[in-house]
Amino acid sequence: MTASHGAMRRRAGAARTDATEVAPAAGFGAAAAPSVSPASDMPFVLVGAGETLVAGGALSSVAEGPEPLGARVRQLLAEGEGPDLVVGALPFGAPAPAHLYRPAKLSRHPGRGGFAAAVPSPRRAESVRPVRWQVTPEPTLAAYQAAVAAALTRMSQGGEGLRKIVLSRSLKIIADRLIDATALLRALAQDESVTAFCVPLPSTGAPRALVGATPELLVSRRGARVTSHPLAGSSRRAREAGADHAAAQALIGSEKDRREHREVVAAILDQLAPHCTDLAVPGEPELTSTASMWHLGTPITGRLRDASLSALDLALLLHPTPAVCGTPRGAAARAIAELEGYERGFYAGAVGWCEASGDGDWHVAIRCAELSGREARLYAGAGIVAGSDPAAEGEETSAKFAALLTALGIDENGIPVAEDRA
Ligand SMILES: C=C(O[C@H]1C=CC=C(C(=O)O)[C@@H]1O)C(=O)O
Repeated sequence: MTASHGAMRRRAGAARTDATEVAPAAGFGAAAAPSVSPASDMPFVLVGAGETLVAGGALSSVAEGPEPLGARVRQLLAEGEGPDLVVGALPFGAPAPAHLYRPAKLSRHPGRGGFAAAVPSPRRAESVRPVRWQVTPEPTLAAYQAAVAAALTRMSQGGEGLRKIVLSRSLKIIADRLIDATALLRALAQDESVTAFCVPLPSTGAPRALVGATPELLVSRRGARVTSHPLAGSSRRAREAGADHAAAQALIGSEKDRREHREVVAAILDQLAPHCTDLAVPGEPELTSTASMWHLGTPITGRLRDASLSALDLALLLHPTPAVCGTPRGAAARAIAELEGYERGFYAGAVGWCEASGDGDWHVAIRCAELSGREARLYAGAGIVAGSDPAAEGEETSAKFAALLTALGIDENGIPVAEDRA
């Protein structure tokens, strides 16, 4: 690689200067795995139903520039050496730049079974696990509920035609020891209904990584076949079977949740229709579940008219869907910026990969945390439509935090939870 490769630039902060110098990430195939894997040592990992993808090191990042992101990625993949794909994350929205790079090493393993081989257990993890945790809601639950009420007022006033606004809140977590990114990823990957992910993030300070377990597929492309599996409409699962069944039935029968869900399906169909033939979508949403949540989901399939549209092009077309933003998109994004009062960064963006062939997978970056040393920032959001109740939406975000908190071994107050609950 030379300076003449206009589309390439070294990954920010990467001390490595050439592909041959990129060592296997510590804790991932290295002979002596450390007891704790800080965010800095993590490769890009996706553990999904179809396969486990592990991409270590970074050869070159997609350059910033005036050309569309898809074109810059194509240029990067046409030049130089290395695996024929980019991996990384798309932010929720501007002004944050996308974080896409060509890894130095790639291994793919069928199903989730490859996870153990690709990502060995850190040794002595138990002995170094944090014991004290401080959890601070930012904003407070009360402030979040007030923001939901304000969103409802905006929608009822009919301004900008707003029909849906997805509002999130965050938890700031500080542990007394380094938070082990490998252990967190491993715990999250145990839920077979989600795609667990770890994306090392660029940083000018302490190393950072986005770690999560998303149930939502933004878009996947294999040849001409396109699939998407939007989710919207949620309910906390119950431990007792009868109550769990009742929660699911209440969700599928909820007019408010079906309306919230329809906004997402309609937006995705609108975006895909000009680019696809054979678009197929069930008339009714389906119940889908993770270990902790029920959701309404709709599988959508189609065939690409134009084979030059890559999985990344499709992700950029669809993102942000009303599952994380709202409708109309522009007005909802403005309302979110005003009512949430913080930058989402990569939360509610997308994580995934795209090959030079155009095939790839992009997952909605929800149920995730940004890790950095002893700190984590968790995010959870809920779709607000007419008829939403601020207290219920606050409880829904608590339910959505449960996946990450349980994997960390704590509750929303930072109290360690018993092993059988963790
Ligand atoms: C925005 C989130 O969830 C989205 C995905 C599924 C269901 C959702 C809901 O019911 O509100 C959200 O649209 C999140 O988990 O932070």
